[in-house]
Amino acid sequence: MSAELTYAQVAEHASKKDLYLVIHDKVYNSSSFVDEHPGGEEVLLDVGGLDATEAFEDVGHSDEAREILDGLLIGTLKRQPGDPKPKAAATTTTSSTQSGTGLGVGLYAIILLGGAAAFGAYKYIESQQSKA
Ligand code: HEM
Repeated sequence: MSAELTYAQVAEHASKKDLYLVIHDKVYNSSSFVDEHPGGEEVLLDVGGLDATEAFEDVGHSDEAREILDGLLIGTLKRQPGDPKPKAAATTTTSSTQSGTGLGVGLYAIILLGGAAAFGAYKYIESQQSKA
């Protein structure tokens, strides 16, 4: 049960009925688990035949999930130069876009406040001068 597979061999198993995943350089046959996955079949099919390490770790799976994983183990990945890097979960990109927008709004607020303060100072100086 400890076959060595290349990334190219793993990539051939990317359909629902024949689904291999790579997590931490180990190869898992997830076909039997697709329908039972609490996170849905779609996310598993997305990373079918690919390195799903990042996607799996980003979710923060429980020890129970890791035990299930042990039962699906079929071999280790024979990593070769030029093999693709882990595929990140889709949620990572969404959250980074959101924080980018947050900074943009903050920047506008600073510019507006700065403008208002400068205008206030100008009016104050003007009123002081007219008194004199
Ligand atoms: C064969 C590999 C996998 C196994 C055995 C597995 C197993 C599990 C288990 C047991 C849960 C329930 C919560 C927990 O115990 O942590 C879960 C939840 C979840 N999994 Fe996976 N998972 C796998 C791969 C993935 C991948 C690649 C993704 C990609 C993003 C993913 C996304 C999720 C999500 C989003 C949940 C949360 C569902 C919810 O709470 O509504 N899983 N998974």
